[in-house]
Amino acid sequence: MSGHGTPIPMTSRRASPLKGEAHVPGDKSISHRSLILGAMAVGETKISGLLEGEDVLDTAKAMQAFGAEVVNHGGGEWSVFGVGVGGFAEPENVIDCGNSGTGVRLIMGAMATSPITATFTGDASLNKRPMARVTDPLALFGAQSVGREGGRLPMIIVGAAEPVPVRYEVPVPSAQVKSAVLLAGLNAPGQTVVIEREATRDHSERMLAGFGAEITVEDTEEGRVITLTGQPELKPQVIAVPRDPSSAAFPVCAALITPGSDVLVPGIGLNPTRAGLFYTLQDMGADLTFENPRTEGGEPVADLRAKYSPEMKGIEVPPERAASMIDEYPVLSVVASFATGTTMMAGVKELRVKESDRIDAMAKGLRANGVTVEEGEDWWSVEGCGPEGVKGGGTAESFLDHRIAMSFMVMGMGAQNPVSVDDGSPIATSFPIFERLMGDLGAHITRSNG
Ligand SMILES: O=C(O)C1=C[C@@H](OP(=O)(O)O)[C@@H](O)[C@H](O)C1
Ligand SMILES: C=C(OP(=O)(O)O)C(=O)O
Repeated sequence: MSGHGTPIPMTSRRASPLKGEAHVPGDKSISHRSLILGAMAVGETKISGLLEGEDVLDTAKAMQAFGAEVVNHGGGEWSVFGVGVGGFAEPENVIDCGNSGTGVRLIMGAMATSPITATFTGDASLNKRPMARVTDPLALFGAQSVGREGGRLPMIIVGAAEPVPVRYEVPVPSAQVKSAVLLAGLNAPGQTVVIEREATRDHSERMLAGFGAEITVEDTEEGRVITLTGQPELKPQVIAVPRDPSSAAFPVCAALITPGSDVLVPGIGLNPTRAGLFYTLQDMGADLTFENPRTEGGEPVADLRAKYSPEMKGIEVPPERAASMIDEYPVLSVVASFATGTTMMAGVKELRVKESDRIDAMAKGLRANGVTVEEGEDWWSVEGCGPEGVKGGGTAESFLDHRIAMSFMVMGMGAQNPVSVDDGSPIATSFPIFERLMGDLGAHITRSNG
């Protein structure tokens, strides 16, 4: 759980050329889902390459609180002994999901159609985030919820004793909402249908099929229509978690803005619902290539090679690409500062309800480091300073948001002057080896301010 400890100020100074291989940890979205679906299967699910970041560890603890046995064998190898769909026990204590929106929203969905009650809380960041987007559809199944004003945590969910299946069109582009409804649908008799207008990450659909659920996905005029048949017996799986494209974004972007760099980031999951950043960087003129493309565990995977790219140009990022790179806008805005011309990022209202208001947090930090940013409710733009033109020298607030902290550490690697963040502790939620991994490539990150 971040945000409960002492803040860790961090500073990143102009890096030596970044060279070598960056083995980033397992995918966060797939790690959460492996634990939750493992807990809902009957028998032992074996997971390798699990992300051992705080967000996922909180989900592992939660699954134990709901009655599954979760065993850490060491070295990223885990087992989950599941209790079956509908088999969750009532937790004896409050479920603390720390900093994790994915954790809390998916777990609420997974328990909402069982006759048990659970209380959820999180850190200061998570307790500000909107939960009605999940509790509204869960109410249609028959679950009840009471939370703080505005649908905020802490919150009690009383699961439906006699759940009914639902048909639900997701009103915001959110894989967490879609997944919460699908997980709730698992224990409702009959067919639950979820419709999404804009495609979001589809790990839940792929993994539900892998665990043996009856699930179909159709592209129609209404959007993507996902139909799940409730009350299956989920079969335990052997899961190799691919490496996280959202974590790969940091060494990749760092290499693009640091003179002389050439970095290989092997084995990155390139599910098309996740890979938008890499196509955007290529559109900007980045020297970024996909080597050795292959399929691993049902997901497309490749090795990413990123080299220093002083020729990058600002672009208009296609708004329809937003969902496939939603967590990558903070670090994209850093790269945009090193490009020539303006980068426009529109259709990104969801950035305002992440671990922080990411438009506001990045705009403040970029301005403190000499970059011009304009913003509106659902868009922002960054004025590029050119490859050698970013001043740096400022301190950014990270607002309990790992992606904000890591983005400014990347900025310091290419800027004229060091860049600091007030608190790098949230980095441990998703990328606990970030400092060591970047240091091994040639970055100079220190735990001090200025
Ligand atoms: O389903 C998931 O694993 C996630 C979905 C996205 O959130 P939203 O569903 O709020 O868009 C993303 O930002 C988050 O990091 C992980
Ligand atoms: C938005 C994120 O995570 P979550 O919603 O799970 O807190 C993220 O990791 O960038």
